[in-house]
Amino acid sequence: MSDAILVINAGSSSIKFKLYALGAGEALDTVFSGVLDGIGGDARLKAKDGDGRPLDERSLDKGAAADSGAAQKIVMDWLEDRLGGHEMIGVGHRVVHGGPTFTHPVVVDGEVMKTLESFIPLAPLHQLGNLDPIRLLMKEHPGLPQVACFDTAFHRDHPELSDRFALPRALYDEGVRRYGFHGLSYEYVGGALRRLAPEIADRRVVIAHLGSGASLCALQGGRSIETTMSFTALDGIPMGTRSGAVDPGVILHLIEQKGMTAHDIGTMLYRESGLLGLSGISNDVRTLLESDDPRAAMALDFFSRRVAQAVASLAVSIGGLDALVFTAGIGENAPDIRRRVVEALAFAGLALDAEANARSDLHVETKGSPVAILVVPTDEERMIARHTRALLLAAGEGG
Ligand SMILES: Nc1ncnc2c1ncn2[C@@H]1O[C@H](COP(=O)(O)OP(=O)(O)O)[C@@H](O)[C@H]1O
Ligand SMILES: CC(=O)OP(=O)(O)O
Ligand SMILES: [Mg+2]
Repeated sequence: MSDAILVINAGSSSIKFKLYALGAGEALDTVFSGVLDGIGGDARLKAKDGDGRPLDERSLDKGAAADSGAAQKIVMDWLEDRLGGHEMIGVGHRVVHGGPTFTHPVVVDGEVMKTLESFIPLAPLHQLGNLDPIRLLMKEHPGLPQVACFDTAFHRDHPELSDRFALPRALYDEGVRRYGFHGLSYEYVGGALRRLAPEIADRRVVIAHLGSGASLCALQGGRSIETTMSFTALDGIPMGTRSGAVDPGVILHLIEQKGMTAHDIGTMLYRESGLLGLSGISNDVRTLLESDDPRAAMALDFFSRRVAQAVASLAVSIGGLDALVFTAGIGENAPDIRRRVVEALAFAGLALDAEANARSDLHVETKGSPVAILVVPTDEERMIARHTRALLLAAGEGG
């Protein structure tokens, strides 16, 4: 029986899962991976083995995955049938918000769980869904160690300049800070650069994580210096359905002049804004790229300009730029968005090789570009598995 780690990345509309067998040394071999998406709507479950061969693919009956609780049950039942033959050493979870408390992954117990629950209002789209599977597994497999890996942890040693808002000092002490997110992705991609492009890994790098949630991070020496998301995963650039930064005066206006409630405004900012709000068509970049509606083109131009502005602004925090790295669903798969972003940065000499960009090569810059431009696929699940193994093995050795 091989030792194995299960990783769960549970979000608002999908649950991703992956089983890794612990190989020799640092090796983590994927046994299978899967996703249940479309929770609350037309839900589908898809799974493949470690070589990418399909294991299962089905649409779920209408209403079978009506909410995340029902979806988790389906995933857990699917997993129970397939975990035999593996000695589970633990389960690693992505937990979006670790607040000011958690600067590293942690083994979850009742106390930790209580603290993590107190962060639910700070990540309404994510945290509840992240914690539910932990609670379920605690009940059904009480002896199985579970490790929470945080999106915020990678940013926790930010210098004060990157960690504060220009608000009264007391709020900072109460926890109103620029936490930052997508840290597991930045940590993975930063680590991958050491292998793929060691000459730039420690230099001045901006990583653009452009997925359904999107943010950018400035790194130096492989460490996070500043990032566009802050207290919540709403700040920074616009996303699929999230607004990104807006003038706080707009929020006051909506409350004072239009009588909107906090709940209504939250729904608007998290679920009805971003590419969906701008275009009135879709939150999905694929749909917008295919559309000939001028509102779709406008939404993509807006998005690309904000990404380029964020690159320029983050370059200030690290004193220049040696490499720009694209990652996540849009960053890895949408050459046309990369083109628009880089064209907006042409003033600084950045230039793409059109063919390399169309192929999504590792290096997509022209020979003369003073800044390297790369496409590096992210892997949050593998990062979680690495942390989980390191923490559980250290705990085992420590007694
Ligand atoms: N081939 C593609 N072309 C353009 N955009 C794509 C492509 N594939 C995925 N995307 C975009 O990536 C987004 C999802 O990114 P992803 O990193 O998978 O998000 P998450 O893991 O947070 O759900 C989709 O909403 C879609 O807009
Ligand atoms: C923090 C965040 O925005 O995550 P995601 O991109 O998975 O929505
Ligand atoms: Mg994501």
